[in-house]
Amino acid sequence: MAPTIARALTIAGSDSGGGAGIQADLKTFQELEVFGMSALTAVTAQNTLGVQGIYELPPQAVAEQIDAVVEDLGVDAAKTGMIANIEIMEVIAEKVKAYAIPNLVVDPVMISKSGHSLLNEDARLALKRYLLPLATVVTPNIPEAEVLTGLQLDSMEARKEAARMIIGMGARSVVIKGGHLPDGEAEDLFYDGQEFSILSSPRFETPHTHGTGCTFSAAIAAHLAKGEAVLSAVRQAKAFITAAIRHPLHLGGGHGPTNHWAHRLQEGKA
Ligand SMILES: Nc1ncnc2c1ncn2[C@@H]1O[C@H](COP(=O)(O)OP(=O)(O)OP(=O)(O)O)[C@@H](O)[C@H]1O
Ligand SMILES: Cc1ncc(CO)c(N)n1
Repeated sequence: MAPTIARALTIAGSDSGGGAGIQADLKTFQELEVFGMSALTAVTAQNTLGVQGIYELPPQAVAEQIDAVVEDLGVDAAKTGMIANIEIMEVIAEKVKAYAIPNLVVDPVMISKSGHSLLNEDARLALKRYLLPLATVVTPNIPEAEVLTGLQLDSMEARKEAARMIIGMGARSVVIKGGHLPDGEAEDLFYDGQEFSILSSPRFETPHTHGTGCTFSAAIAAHLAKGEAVLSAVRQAKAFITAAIRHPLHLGGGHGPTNHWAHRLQEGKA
Protein backbone atom coordinates (compact mmCIF):
# COMPACT_ATOMS: atom_id res chain seq x y z
CA MET A 1 0.00 0.00 0.00
CA ALA A 2 1.20 3.53 -0.77
CA PRO A 3 2.35 5.46 2.33
CA THR A 4 -0.04 8.17 3.50
CA ILE A 5 1.40 11.64 3.28
CA ALA A 6 0.06 14.72 5.04
CA ARG A 7 -0.95 17.51 2.63
CA ALA A 8 -0.81 21.24 3.35
CA LEU A 9 -1.97 24.21 1.29
CA THR A 10 -0.66 27.76 1.58
CA ILE A 11 -2.91 30.59 0.39
CA ALA A 12 -0.55 33.57 0.33
CA GLY A 13 1.57 35.99 -1.67
CA SER A 14 4.79 35.26 -3.53
CA ASP A 15 8.04 36.77 -2.18
CA SER A 16 10.54 36.81 -5.04
CA GLY A 17 13.31 36.98 -2.42
CA GLY A 18 12.37 33.52 -1.14
CA GLY A 19 12.36 34.39 2.57
CA ALA A 20 8.65 34.96 3.26
CA GLY A 21 5.29 34.23 1.62
CA ILE A 22 4.57 31.16 -0.46
CA GLN A 23 8.28 30.36 -0.82
CA ALA A 24 8.87 30.23 2.95
CA ASP A 25 5.73 28.15 3.40
CA LEU A 26 6.62 25.55 0.77
CA LYS A 27 10.20 25.25 2.06
CA THR A 28 8.84 24.71 5.58
CA PHE A 29 6.33 22.08 4.44
CA GLN A 30 9.10 20.24 2.59
CA GLU A 31 11.43 20.32 5.62
CA LEU A 32 8.66 18.94 7.82
CA GLU A 33 7.94 16.16 5.29
CA VAL A 34 4.48 17.39 4.37
CA PHE A 35 3.35 17.62 0.73
CA GLY A 36 3.02 21.34 -0.04
CA MET A 37 0.58 23.05 -2.42
CA SER A 38 -0.12 26.72 -3.07
CA ALA A 39 -2.83 29.18 -4.07
CA LEU A 40 -1.20 32.52 -4.90
CA THR A 41 -3.05 35.71 -3.92
CA ALA A 42 -0.46 38.23 -5.15
CA VAL A 43 3.00 38.46 -6.64
CA THR A 44 5.47 40.78 -4.93
CA ALA A 45 8.77 42.01 -6.25
CA GLN A 46 10.66 41.84 -2.98
CA ASN A 47 14.09 41.23 -1.49
CA THR A 48 15.78 41.63 1.89
CA LEU A 49 15.76 45.43 1.47
CA GLY A 50 12.09 46.01 0.75
CA VAL A 51 9.03 45.52 -1.43
CA GLN A 52 9.46 46.99 -4.90
CA GLY A 53 6.07 46.00 -6.38
CA ILE A 54 2.77 44.31 -5.53
CA TYR A 55 0.51 42.70 -8.16
CA GLU A 56 -2.77 41.32 -6.79
CA LEU A 57 -4.36 38.35 -8.53
CA PRO A 58 -8.02 38.33 -9.58
CA PRO A 59 -10.21 36.68 -6.87
CA GLN A 60 -11.35 34.14 -9.48
CA ALA A 61 -7.73 33.01 -9.95
CA VAL A 62 -7.48 32.35 -6.20
CA ALA A 63 -10.78 30.44 -6.22
CA GLU A 64 -9.70 28.25 -9.14
CA GLN A 65 -6.36 27.38 -7.54
CA ILE A 66 -8.11 26.27 -4.33
CA ASP A 67 -10.68 24.25 -6.32
CA ALA A 68 -7.91 22.61 -8.34
CA VAL A 69 -5.94 21.33 -5.37
CA VAL A 70 -8.78 20.43 -3.02
CA GLU A 71 -10.81 18.54 -5.62
CA ASP A 72 -7.89 16.42 -6.80
CA LEU A 73 -5.09 16.19 -4.22
CA GLY A 74 -6.90 16.89 -0.94
CA VAL A 75 -5.87 19.18 1.92
CA ASP A 76 -5.29 18.18 5.57
CA ALA A 77 -4.44 21.71 6.69
CA ALA A 78 -4.25 25.16 5.10
CA LYS A 79 -2.69 28.45 6.09
CA THR A 80 -3.36 31.96 4.91
CA GLY A 81 -0.74 34.69 4.64
CA MET A 82 -0.82 37.92 2.62
CA ILE A 83 -4.37 38.61 1.40
CA ALA A 84 -4.29 42.03 -0.21
CA ASN A 85 -7.98 42.87 -0.48
CA ILE A 86 -11.49 42.00 0.72
CA GLU A 87 -12.61 40.34 -2.52
CA ILE A 88 -9.84 37.74 -2.23
CA MET A 89 -10.60 37.31 1.47
CA GLU A 90 -14.28 36.61 0.71
CA VAL A 91 -13.37 33.96 -1.85
CA ILE A 92 -10.99 32.24 0.58
CA ALA A 93 -13.59 32.20 3.39
CA GLU A 94 -16.19 30.80 1.00
CA LYS A 95 -13.90 28.00 -0.17
CA VAL A 96 -12.67 27.07 3.31
CA LYS A 97 -16.31 26.69 4.38
CA ALA A 98 -17.51 24.94 1.21
CA TYR A 99 -14.74 22.33 1.37
CA ALA A 100 -14.79 22.13 5.18
CA ILE A 101 -10.98 22.36 5.23
CA PRO A 102 -10.18 20.65 8.54
CA ASN A 103 -7.40 22.88 9.95
CA LEU A 104 -6.89 26.54 9.10
CA VAL A 105 -3.98 28.65 10.34
CA VAL A 106 -4.63 32.36 9.78
CA ASP A 107 -1.48 34.48 9.79
CA PRO A 108 -2.97 38.00 9.70
CA VAL A 109 -0.08 39.48 7.68
CA MET A 110 -0.29 43.28 7.50
CA ILE A 111 3.17 44.82 7.10
CA SER A 112 6.48 43.40 5.85
CA LYS A 113 9.62 43.51 8.05
CA SER A 114 10.82 46.33 5.80
CA GLY A 115 7.71 48.37 6.73
CA HIS A 116 5.57 47.97 3.57
CA SER A 117 1.81 47.51 3.85
CA LEU A 118 0.74 44.17 2.35
CA LEU A 119 -3.02 44.58 2.73
CA ASN A 120 -5.31 47.57 2.52
CA GLU A 121 -7.17 49.20 5.43
CA ASP A 122 -10.56 47.57 4.66
CA ALA A 123 -8.98 44.14 4.44
CA ARG A 124 -7.47 44.55 7.93
CA LEU A 125 -10.96 44.93 9.40
CA ALA A 126 -12.42 42.22 7.16
CA LEU A 127 -9.98 39.68 8.63
CA LYS A 128 -12.10 39.72 11.80
CA ARG A 129 -15.32 39.14 9.92
CA TYR A 130 -14.27 36.60 7.30
CA LEU A 131 -11.31 34.59 8.52
CA LEU A 132 -11.02 34.67 12.30
CA PRO A 133 -14.27 32.69 12.81
CA LEU A 134 -12.82 29.93 10.58
CA ALA A 135 -9.39 29.78 12.22
CA THR A 136 -8.14 26.76 14.13
CA VAL A 137 -5.35 29.09 15.19
CA VAL A 138 -4.58 32.73 14.39
CA THR A 139 -1.00 33.99 14.74
CA PRO A 140 -0.79 37.81 15.02
CA ASN A 141 2.43 39.55 15.92
CA ILE A 142 2.07 42.32 18.51
CA PRO A 143 1.26 45.19 16.08
CA GLU A 144 -1.28 42.96 14.28
CA ALA A 145 -2.92 41.97 17.58
CA GLU A 146 -3.11 45.70 18.44
CA VAL A 147 -4.92 46.40 15.15
CA LEU A 148 -7.32 43.47 15.68
CA THR A 149 -8.21 44.42 19.27
CA GLY A 150 -7.59 48.17 19.50
CA LEU A 151 -5.56 47.53 22.69
CA GLN A 152 -2.04 48.72 23.42
CA LEU A 153 -0.09 45.55 24.18
CA ASP A 154 2.71 46.72 26.45
CA SER A 155 2.22 44.12 29.21
CA MET A 156 1.48 40.41 29.61
CA GLU A 157 -1.90 41.28 31.16
CA ALA A 158 -2.82 43.34 28.09
CA ARG A 159 -1.70 40.51 25.79
CA LYS A 160 -3.87 38.05 27.74
CA GLU A 161 -6.84 40.40 27.36
CA ALA A 162 -6.15 40.67 23.61
CA ALA A 163 -6.02 36.86 23.37
CA ARG A 164 -9.42 36.62 25.12
CA MET A 165 -10.85 39.20 22.69
CA ILE A 166 -9.51 37.29 19.66
CA ILE A 167 -11.12 34.07 20.91
CA GLY A 168 -14.29 36.15 21.30
CA MET A 169 -14.04 36.97 17.57
CA GLY A 170 -14.45 33.26 16.80
CA ALA A 171 -10.91 31.87 16.45
CA ARG A 172 -10.48 28.50 18.22
CA SER A 173 -7.01 29.43 19.46
CA VAL A 174 -4.48 32.23 19.15
CA VAL A 175 -0.73 32.77 19.43
CA ILE A 176 0.34 36.36 20.02
CA LYS A 177 3.96 36.26 18.85
CA GLY A 178 6.62 38.06 20.79
CA GLY A 179 9.14 38.87 18.06
CA HIS A 180 8.30 42.59 18.38
CA LEU A 181 8.73 42.79 22.17
CA PRO A 182 11.32 45.46 23.02
CA ASP A 183 13.60 43.15 25.04
CA GLY A 184 13.81 39.94 27.03
CA GLU A 185 13.00 36.48 25.71
CA ALA A 186 11.11 35.91 22.44
CA GLU A 187 7.95 35.05 24.34
CA ASP A 188 4.80 33.88 22.50
CA LEU A 189 1.43 33.68 24.26
CA PHE A 190 -0.92 30.81 23.34
CA TYR A 191 -4.58 30.71 24.38
CA ASP A 192 -7.32 28.26 23.44
CA GLY A 193 -10.15 29.80 25.41
CA GLN A 194 -9.31 27.68 28.46
CA GLU A 195 -5.64 27.85 29.31
CA PHE A 196 -2.77 30.21 28.61
CA SER A 197 0.65 28.79 27.70
CA ILE A 198 3.83 30.80 27.32
CA LEU A 199 6.33 29.59 24.74
CA SER A 200 9.72 31.15 25.28
CA SER A 201 13.07 31.10 23.51
CA PRO A 202 16.22 33.20 23.73
CA ARG A 203 16.02 36.39 21.66
CA PHE A 204 18.77 36.48 19.00
CA GLU A 205 20.28 39.83 18.06
CA THR A 206 20.04 39.48 14.28
CA PRO A 207 18.64 41.43 11.34
CA HIS A 208 17.87 38.11 9.60
CA THR A 209 14.22 37.74 10.57
CA HIS A 210 12.50 38.22 7.20
CA GLY A 211 9.68 35.68 6.99
CA THR A 212 9.77 34.47 10.60
CA GLY A 213 5.99 34.78 10.89
CA CYS A 214 5.33 32.96 7.60
CA THR A 215 7.70 30.15 8.51
CA PHE A 216 6.18 29.81 12.00
CA SER A 217 2.57 29.64 10.75
CA ALA A 218 3.53 27.22 7.95
CA ALA A 219 5.20 24.95 10.51
CA ILE A 220 2.02 24.99 12.62
CA ALA A 221 -0.02 24.05 9.52
CA ALA A 222 2.42 21.24 8.69
CA HIS A 223 2.10 19.71 12.16
CA LEU A 224 -1.70 20.07 12.12
CA ALA A 225 -1.73 18.34 8.71
CA LYS A 226 0.05 15.41 10.38
CA GLY A 227 -2.81 15.19 12.87
CA GLU A 228 -1.14 16.75 15.90
CA ALA A 229 -3.05 18.69 18.56
CA VAL A 230 -2.92 22.48 18.27
CA LEU A 231 -0.67 23.25 21.27
CA SER A 232 1.75 20.48 20.29
CA ALA A 233 1.84 21.85 16.70
CA VAL A 234 2.56 25.35 18.03
CA ARG A 235 5.32 24.11 20.36
CA GLN A 236 7.05 22.27 17.52
CA ALA A 237 6.69 25.28 15.23
CA LYS A 238 8.33 27.43 17.91
CA ALA A 239 11.30 25.03 18.08
CA PHE A 240 11.53 25.09 14.25
CA ILE A 241 11.52 28.90 13.95
CA THR A 242 13.97 29.27 16.85
CA ALA A 243 16.48 27.01 15.09
CA ALA A 244 15.86 28.89 11.82
CA ILE A 245 16.68 32.25 13.45
CA ARG A 246 19.57 30.86 15.52
CA HIS A 247 21.49 29.79 12.39
CA PRO A 248 21.30 32.73 9.94
CA LEU A 249 22.29 32.42 6.28
CA HIS A 250 23.63 36.00 5.94
CA LEU A 251 22.00 36.59 2.57
CA GLY A 252 21.16 40.03 1.15
CA GLY A 253 21.86 43.54 2.42
CA GLY A 254 18.79 43.98 4.66
CA HIS A 255 16.51 41.72 6.72
CA GLY A 256 17.81 38.37 5.46
CA PRO A 257 15.76 35.18 5.28
CA THR A 258 15.68 32.61 8.05
CA ASN A 259 17.29 29.21 7.55
CA HIS A 260 14.60 26.67 6.74
CA TRP A 261 16.83 23.63 7.12
CA ALA A 262 18.55 24.81 10.32
CA HIS A 263 16.65 22.25 12.37
CA ARG A 264 18.81 19.62 10.68
CA LEU A 265 21.95 21.21 12.14
CA GLN A 266 22.81 20.11 15.65
CA GLU A 267 21.79 22.91 17.98
CA GLY A 268 24.87 24.69 19.30
CA LYS A 269 27.31 22.90 17.01
CA ALA A 270 26.75 24.70 13.69
N1 LIG B 1 15.05 37.93 17.31
C1 LIG B 1 14.35 36.82 17.59
N2 LIG B 1 14.92 35.82 18.34
C2 LIG B 1 14.23 34.70 18.63
N3 LIG B 1 12.97 34.48 18.20
C3 LIG B 1 12.35 35.42 17.45
C4 LIG B 1 13.02 36.64 17.10
N4 LIG B 1 12.18 37.39 16.32
C5 LIG B 1 11.04 36.65 16.19
N5 LIG B 1 11.13 35.48 16.88
C6 LIG B 1 10.12 34.42 16.95
O1 LIG B 1 9.72 34.16 15.61
C7 LIG B 1 8.33 33.87 15.54
C8 LIG B 1 7.66 34.87 14.60
O2 LIG B 1 7.46 36.08 15.33
P1 LIG B 1 7.44 37.55 14.76
O3 LIG B 1 6.84 38.39 15.83
O4 LIG B 1 8.80 37.92 14.25
O5 LIG B 1 6.49 37.39 13.49
P2 LIG B 1 6.16 38.39 12.33
O6 LIG B 1 6.43 39.79 12.76
O7 LIG B 1 4.80 38.06 11.90
O8 LIG B 1 7.21 37.99 11.19
P3 LIG B 1 7.25 38.45 9.62
O9 LIG B 1 6.25 39.55 9.43
O10 LIG B 1 8.64 38.87 9.33
O11 LIG B 1 6.93 37.23 8.83
C9 LIG B 1 7.82 33.92 16.99
O12 LIG B 1 7.85 32.63 17.54
C10 LIG B 1 8.84 34.86 17.67
O13 LIG B 1 8.91 34.66 19.06
C1 LIG C 1 4.53 37.85 0.16
C2 LIG C 1 4.79 38.15 1.59
N1 LIG C 1 4.00 37.60 2.53
C3 LIG C 1 4.21 37.85 3.84
C4 LIG C 1 5.24 38.67 4.24
C5 LIG C 1 5.43 38.97 5.72
O1 LIG C 1 6.67 38.72 6.16
C6 LIG C 1 6.06 39.23 3.23
N2 LIG C 1 7.11 40.04 3.54
N3 LIG C 1 5.81 38.94 1.92
